[in-house]
Amino acid sequence: MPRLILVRHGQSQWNLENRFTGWWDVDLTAQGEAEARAAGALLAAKGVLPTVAFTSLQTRAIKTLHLALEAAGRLWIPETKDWRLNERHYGGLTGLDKAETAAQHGDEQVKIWRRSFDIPPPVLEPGGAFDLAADPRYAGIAIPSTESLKDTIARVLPYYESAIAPQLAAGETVVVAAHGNSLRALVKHLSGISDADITGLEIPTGQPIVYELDAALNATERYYLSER
Ligand SMILES: O=C(O)[C@H](O)COP(=O)(O)O
Repeated sequence: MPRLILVRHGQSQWNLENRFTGWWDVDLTAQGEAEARAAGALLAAKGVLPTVAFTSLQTRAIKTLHLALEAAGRLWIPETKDWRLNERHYGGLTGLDKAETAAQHGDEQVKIWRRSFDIPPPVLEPGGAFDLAADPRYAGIAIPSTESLKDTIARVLPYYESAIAPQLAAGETVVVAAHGNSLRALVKHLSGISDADITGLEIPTGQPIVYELDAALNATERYYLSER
């Protein structure tokens, strides 16, 4: 039966610095690299070996995938990168310190920006330090100016259905290395979690989550591989 492995990237430099990141392309820390290697070693140890891989256009997810696949002896499998698996765009909060923003706007407001289902953060004004319009990886893509989780789901799920689900239906063991909120979108869909309850689901860095799926790609089980 098909298996889907979800891995959030290892600790990034801005996870460490507690800054809103979104689409900004920060690298892994040494700890993040170690988490990615450990995720791959766990896949190998448990014999859960991916045959097809998907990731975002962001360095922290791509490197996590590569370090994990290397540790699992699977660097050779086919891999697809797509912007639809990017982190939720953090709009005008990009680059700000999460604690300083909470001190300025209040914990409640920051919680709404971070975890509400459909209220997006303020937009990123064009032309600033975090404007990605000139980034060649996004040529031809309508880069969002901000995204709620609902907006993120609206681009992750069609991509899952059109690109990832067919691989699963063909019997592949698929690994998706992505981000807290793009993975939250997939977990919400696969586990049938409500709009209200998804806000309470946190996805840790570098911990493979395995979905066992039936032939119709309905989830029969979801578990952290470290707990098996
Ligand atoms: O984009 C970010 O800052 C993080 O990757 C996820 O942030 P969050 O926990 O605030 O959703």
